[in-house]
Amino acid sequence: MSARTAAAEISGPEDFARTFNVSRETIDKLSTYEGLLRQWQKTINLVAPSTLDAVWSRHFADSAQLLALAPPDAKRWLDLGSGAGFPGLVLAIMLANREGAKVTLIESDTRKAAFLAEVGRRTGAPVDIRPERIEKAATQSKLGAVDVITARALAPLPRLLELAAPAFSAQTTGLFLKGREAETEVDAARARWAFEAELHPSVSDAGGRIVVIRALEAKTEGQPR
Ligand SMILES: C[S@@+](CC[C@H](N)C(=O)[O-])C[C@H]1O[C@@H](n2cnc3c(N)ncnc32)[C@H](O)[C@@H]1O
Repeated sequence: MSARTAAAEISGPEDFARTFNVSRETIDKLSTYEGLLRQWQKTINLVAPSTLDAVWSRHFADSAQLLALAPPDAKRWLDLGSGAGFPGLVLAIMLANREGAKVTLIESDTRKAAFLAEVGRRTGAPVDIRPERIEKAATQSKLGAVDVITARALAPLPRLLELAAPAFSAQTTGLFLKGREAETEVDAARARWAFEAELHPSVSDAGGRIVVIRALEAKTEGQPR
């Protein structure tokens, strides 16, 4: 089964392991993550309660599908507005055995950042958690070069590119989980930004799209829109 299989079939760890071809060790770490999510959700609103019955598809598979769209040797990852860790923390767990891999998670809500730190500690995921505003933390001077920038449910694409741009270099790929309006958002973003874009269907959200962005540059006055 390939990673492009409909995630509606991913109802638990066994389906996830088959779909994404991950080890028992990775499944055990994701199960630890699921347990902590359910425990902490009793006191903090980490995810929409209606999605708790479908954690493996709505959150884990939704996040995991990005790995296949990233450069195969990507090591330095940055996730913006991580919330309860989607997609960044799932990706970090999946990248645990990639030499030198590190996922920086930026989340300004300190309670959510504490949750991310606890999952990171319990799973040994290669994460660097920044409980800060993206505007302050996500720059090349603070983070160094970044291979991949990810985000889900943070902002419409024009605003998302504004937040991501200070960390983008010519080598960076953006992987953004978007809904049905993805194409409209891409068109709107072209007013201010020059970039290459690909849209891929989401495996976990019927009608959802993954927007892949490369070669991001701000347009200057007088450039065609
Ligand atoms: C709608 S939630 C999405 C969380 C997660 N990405 C997901 O899809 O489940 C957006 C998250 O981004 C965080 N956030 C929003 N604006 C931010 C900013 N400027 N800097 C850092 N975090 C921010 C919020 O605290 C929130 O946890």
